[in-house]
Amino acid sequence: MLIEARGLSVRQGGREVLSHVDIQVAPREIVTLVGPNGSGKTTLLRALIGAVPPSAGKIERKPGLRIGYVPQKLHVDSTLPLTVRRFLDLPHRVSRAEAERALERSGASSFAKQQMARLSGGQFQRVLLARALLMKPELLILDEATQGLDQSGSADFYRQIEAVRDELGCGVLMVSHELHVVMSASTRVVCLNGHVCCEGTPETVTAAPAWRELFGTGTGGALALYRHEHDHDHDHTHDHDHAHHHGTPG
Ligand SMILES: Nc1ncnc2c1ncn2[C@@H]1O[C@H](COP(=O)(O)OP(=O)(O)OP(=O)(O)O)[C@@H](O)[C@H]1O
Repeated sequence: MLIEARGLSVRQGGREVLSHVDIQVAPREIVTLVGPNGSGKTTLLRALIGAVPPSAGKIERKPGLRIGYVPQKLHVDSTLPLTVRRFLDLPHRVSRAEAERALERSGASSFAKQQMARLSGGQFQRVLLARALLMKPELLILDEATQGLDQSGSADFYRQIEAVRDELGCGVLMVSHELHVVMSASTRVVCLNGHVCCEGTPETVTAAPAWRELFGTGTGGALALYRHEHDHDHDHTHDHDHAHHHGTPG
C-alpha cells in the first residue's frame, strides 16, 4: 500500500466536510475520485498530501513516499517570459536529462521551447504533469487535471497517465468529472459525498443505488456506450452486486 486513510474526518470553516473516509491506493492502481461539487474531493487530496490536518482518523504513508501533485489549475503571469523548459527549473533547477525525460513521458517534448503563456489547455496540463514527474513519484495525484479540455483532449491526457503508470509503476489518485472517459481508465472508482458512498470497479459503482441517487443513470449509460464501442466482449454475464456501500447516501 502506498497510502491509506482510515476513519478520516476533516473540518473546514467549522463544518465537517469529510466524515470517516477510508481510502487506499496501491502501486499501479488508478483510483478515481468522483462526487458532486462540494463533496470534499479536493479536501481529501489535500489531507492525503498533508496540506490540511484531519480532525479524526489516521493517514499512513509508505515511509519516504514520493508524491507528484498536478493541481486543478495554476496561474502563470502571461506577461512573464517563461519557456516550458525554464518553468521546469522552478523552484529548483533540474538537469537537462531529467527535464527531457519528464517532458517525453508527459508528451510535452515538442513544445519545450514555447512560452508558457502561449500553451493550449491540454499542453499546459502536460507541462504540469512533467513537473510532477520530476519528483519521480511513487504516487501521482491529479485534481481535475482535464478541466477545460474537450472530450478527445481529456481522453488523450488519461491515456498519457496510463502510459506513465505503466512505465513508472506508480499509483494514481485523481479527481474527475468526466465520468465515462475517466472510468474507462480507472481500476477503481470511489464515489464521495462527504463520506464514501460506494466504491469498486467502474461497472459495480455505476450499478450501485448510491451512485444512481447522485448521478442518475445517464453516466452509467455513457459508460456502457463507451465500453460497447471499445471493448468487443459483448457478453452480459456481469454480476452487478459487488459494490460495497459505506453508510447511506445523502
Ligand atoms: N479552507 C476552507 N475553509 C472553509 N470551507 C472550506 C475550505 N475548503 C473547502 N471548504 C468547504 O468544504 C466543502 C468541500 O470542498 P471541496 O473543495 O473539497 O469539494 P470538491 O468536491 O473538491 O468540490 P468541486 O467539485 O466543486 O471542486 C465545500 O463546502 C467547501 O466550501
